Amino acid sequence: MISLNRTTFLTQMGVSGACSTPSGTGNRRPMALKVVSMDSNGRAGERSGSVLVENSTVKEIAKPPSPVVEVEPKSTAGSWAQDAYVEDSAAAMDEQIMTPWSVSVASGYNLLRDPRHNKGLAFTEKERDAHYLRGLLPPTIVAQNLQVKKMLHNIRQYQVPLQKYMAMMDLQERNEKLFYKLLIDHVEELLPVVYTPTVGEACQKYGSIFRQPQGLYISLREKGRILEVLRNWPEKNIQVIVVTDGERILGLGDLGCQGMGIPVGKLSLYTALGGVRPSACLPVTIDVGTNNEELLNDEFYIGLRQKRATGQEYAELMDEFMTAVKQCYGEKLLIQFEDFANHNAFDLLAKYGPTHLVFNDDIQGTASVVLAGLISALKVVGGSLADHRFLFLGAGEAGTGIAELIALEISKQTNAPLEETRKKVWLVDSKGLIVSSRKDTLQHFKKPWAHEHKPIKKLIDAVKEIKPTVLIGTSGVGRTFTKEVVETMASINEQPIILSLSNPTSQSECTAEEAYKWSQGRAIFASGSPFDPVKFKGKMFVPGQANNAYIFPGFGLGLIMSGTIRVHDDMLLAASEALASQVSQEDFDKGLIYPPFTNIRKISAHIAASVAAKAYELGLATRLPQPKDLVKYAESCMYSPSYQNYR
Ligand SMILES: NC(=O)C1=CN([C@@H]2O[C@H](COP(=O)(O)OP(=O)(O)OC[C@H]3O[C@@H](n4cnc5c(N)ncnc54)[C@H](OP(=O)(O)O)[C@@H]3O)[C@@H](O)[C@H]2O)C=CC1
Ligand SMILES: CC(=O)C(=O)O
Ligand SMILES: [Mg+2]
Repeated sequence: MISLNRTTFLTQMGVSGACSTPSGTGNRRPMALKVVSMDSNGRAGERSGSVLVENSTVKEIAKPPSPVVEVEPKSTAGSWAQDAYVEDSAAAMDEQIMTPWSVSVASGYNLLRDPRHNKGLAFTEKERDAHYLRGLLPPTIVAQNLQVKKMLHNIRQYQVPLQKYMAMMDLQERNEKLFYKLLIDHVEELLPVVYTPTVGEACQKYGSIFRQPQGLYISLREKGRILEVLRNWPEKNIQVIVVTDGERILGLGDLGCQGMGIPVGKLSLYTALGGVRPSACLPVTIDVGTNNEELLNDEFYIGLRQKRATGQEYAELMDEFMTAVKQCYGEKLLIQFEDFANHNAFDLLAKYGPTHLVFNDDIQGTASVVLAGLISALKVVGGSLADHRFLFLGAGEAGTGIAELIALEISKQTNAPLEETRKKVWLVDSKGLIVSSRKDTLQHFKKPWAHEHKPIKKLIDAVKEIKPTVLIGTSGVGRTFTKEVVETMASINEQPIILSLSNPTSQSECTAEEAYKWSQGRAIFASGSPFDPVKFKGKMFVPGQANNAYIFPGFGLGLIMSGTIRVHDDMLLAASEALASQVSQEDFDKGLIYPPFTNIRKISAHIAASVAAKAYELGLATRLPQPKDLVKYAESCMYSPSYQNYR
């Protein structure tokens, strides 16, 4: 059995990075690296990755390498996903002892400073001896659950949400498993801390609170060198990238480089909610400048101090990035676009959809989550989707993305052409109702929604005219669903469906309290950012959270675990159905149209399974053979935040 220092091993192998490059490779050639680690019984587990080897002959370092845990069913193609998950998967946890690999075997002071392997006071006596920790820790040994209890207690002491956010980020940088255990075990309480609404404020103040880089910053200065920059990231087996250029951060506008909080937050949800390993997640911010004068004049601003690059300069940087990440991490890398302004978002999705595994969360993830909410709301109000009329305030990424998926679903259900089913959906933008007389001046993504109608300027007039059964806010502008708007909705419908999707809370089109009060408790309401339950006329109403966080973690897991190479609209529909199927009668009784986040990992496993099943059906999955039970397989793939024992 071998016990080797990984640094030495890599040096001997001549490995300088994980990316293959078209230029300057000399005698290098891409090859598969097997890093072998042993479990307590001396069995070897292996991880695969694509690395560069210069002038070297590859030696097998252990054979035969039998996997630590067998994940059923065994696959040949696409087995990298299985390998990558195996070490942290729940199934691997029982009684398994592993070596805490870092660049070298982490020990002593460095082990305590390594967030991936640090356990703080949870190190056992044996581990303290074996890993040179004696004296570096006080004598007490604390179980992980007690550590969770203590951290939660500490976080609850903070009154200011941003302080809670910073405490969570500190924990993530100190003890990754504890961070995820805490987040998973208390997801309802902590989601608003690491995600919307607090992440919005964190982005606004990111320069002031910046402590440690949590992702990759790729600015115009790195143009021509993006592949090199990617090599600086310590992890090599990346499976999902969330990337933003910071131009439309939630409903807060252009926050430039400080938008990094969004990819960081979204990826912590990939792990906590979807079970994707943290080391497989890479947050990226593309910095092409900002048009936010306040930030440009802020001495703590962390980005390039220039106006946004546009046109060819922007396109070339994005293209270099997209080419480099695929070259580095392969065809099955999932790239999630997040919070791009709509003048880039639609084009990027259209441009890279055919060549990359790309997904725009604001357009597609939001569409899928809202369709799920509507499917379950129909169980309360009755009728089919085709029986309803939909009116949106906001005709950007979220609005038109949702509109299109609703029209697609109606088209599938009724066999009516999409051009016809789109007529059930109306949108209002900052200039008023989108109608045919405006067609020549509309952005391309609005044109399909320019129906025949006289021009209408105000939302309230559009509500009175269109008489929608469903009103959806995707404007990014707070308090635009006025008392008159909600009352009119309630006068038209026995149970109006009102979704205020804009984030963060300050931008919500109306509050939960306003929706229930102004509709006399008849509205079916959900919002993008969470609201507390509301007591109205002696009855308790629990508002749901219509947020793409329900979809993207499970959706991404489904793509990754099946080795899917392209996203298809039918996968979004499958995800919506899967999410809607998880709403129980108990949830409906509380007025909810989404299941609680407490069960999110189970929900994500169902979404992942449905997405993967659709991918297999469409011939887009490469992990063969298809696992028999996809839900079980999804669960077995999920990262576990429980500590492992160290030899
Ligand atoms: N809950 C969730 O899961 C999600 C929520 N969102 C939220 O949705 C909001 C919008 O996001 P997104 O669609 O990407 O943004 P976009 O910028 O793409 O679209 C915003 C739309 O709102 C319109 N608008 C702006 N001001 C007004 C106004 N006063 N009256 C009427 N319409 C107005 C804009 O009009 P015009 O085109 O004329 O400029 C535009 O059509 C954000 O707050 C975001 O946080 C987004 C994704 C997911
Ligand atoms: C939730 C989300 O993706 C947004 O508000 O942009
Ligand atoms: Mg977003």
